[in-house]
Amino acid sequence: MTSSFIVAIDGPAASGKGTLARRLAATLGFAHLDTGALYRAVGLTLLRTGHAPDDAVAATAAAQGLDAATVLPLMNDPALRQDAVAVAASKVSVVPEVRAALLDFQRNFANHPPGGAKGAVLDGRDVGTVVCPDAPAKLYVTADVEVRARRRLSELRNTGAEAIYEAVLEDMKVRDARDSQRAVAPLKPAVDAFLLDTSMMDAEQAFVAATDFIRSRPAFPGFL
Ligand SMILES: Nc1ncnc2c1ncn2[C@@H]1O[C@H](COP(=O)(O)OP(=O)(O)O)[C@@H](O)[C@H]1O
Ligand SMILES: Nc1ccn([C@@H]2O[C@H](COP(=O)(O)OP(=O)(O)O)[C@@H](O)[C@H]2O)c(=O)n1
Repeated sequence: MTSSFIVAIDGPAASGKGTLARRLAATLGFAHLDTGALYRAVGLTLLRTGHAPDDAVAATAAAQGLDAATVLPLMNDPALRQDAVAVAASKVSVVPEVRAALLDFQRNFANHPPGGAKGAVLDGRDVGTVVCPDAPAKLYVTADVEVRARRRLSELRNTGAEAIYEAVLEDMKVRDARDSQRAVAPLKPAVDAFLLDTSMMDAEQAFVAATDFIRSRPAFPGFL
C-alpha cells in the first residue's frame, strides 16, 4: 500500500530540521528518513576510498552501490557527522547522476514506510520540491546563518571535535551557496511550504509551531 501521510521538511544546515523531523516522527508514529545521511554516506565512501569528493564518476558509482544493506550500518557511523563529510556530501550532491541514484530509495521509503508505519517524515534539501512534491505537509525550516553556525559549533564540540566558530561559519556559508545555486534540485522552499524561522525559537517552540501547522492540514486527521 502506498502511504499518503508524508511530512516533508527541508532547510539549510543546522536549521533544526533533523531534530524536528525525529520528534514529529516519534509523535506521529511515522518512520523517519534523514536524506542528508544518504549524501553523507556517498561523501564518506569517497573519502574512505581515497577519491576526491568532486570526482563525479566515483560519486555516481558510490551512490549506485548504496542500498538498504549498505546504507543502514553507515547511518550509525559517527564519522558521518564530521564536517569534512558534510562538505563532501555537498560536493557529491551537485552531480545529477548521484541525485538520480538516491531518488528511488527516498521515494520508496516515503511511499512504503518500513516497520508497518502509517506514514513517513523525510528531511533534507529537496524533499518538498523533488522527492515528494505531493506531500500533504511541507515545512521549510531555517535560521540566521550565525545562529546555525553556533548550533553546529556546539554540536561538534560536544562530540569532542576541535572546531573554530569562524571556520564553521565559513563552511556553512559555502555549503549554503553550493546547495542553493546548483542546477539540479537546489535548496529552496516549495511554494506550498510552511516557513519556520527558528532563529529565535528553541526546539520545543519549533515543535509546537510545526504541530500546529500539521494539525491544520486536512490530510492529517486526528494524528496530533
Ligand atoms: N530550534 C532550535 N533551537 C536551538 N537549537 C536547536 C534547535 N533545533 C535544533 N537545535 C540544535 O541545533 C543543532 C542542529 O540541529 P539539527 O536538527 O541537527 O539540524 P539540521 O538537521 O537542520 O542540520 C543540534 O545540536 C540541535 O540540538
Ligand atoms: N535531500 C538532500 C539532503 C542533503 N543534501 C546534501 O547533503 C549535504 C548534507 O546534508 P545534511 O542534511 O546531512 O546536512 P546538515 O543539514 O545536517 O548539515 C547538504 O549540504 C546537501 O548538499 C542534498 O543535496 N539533498
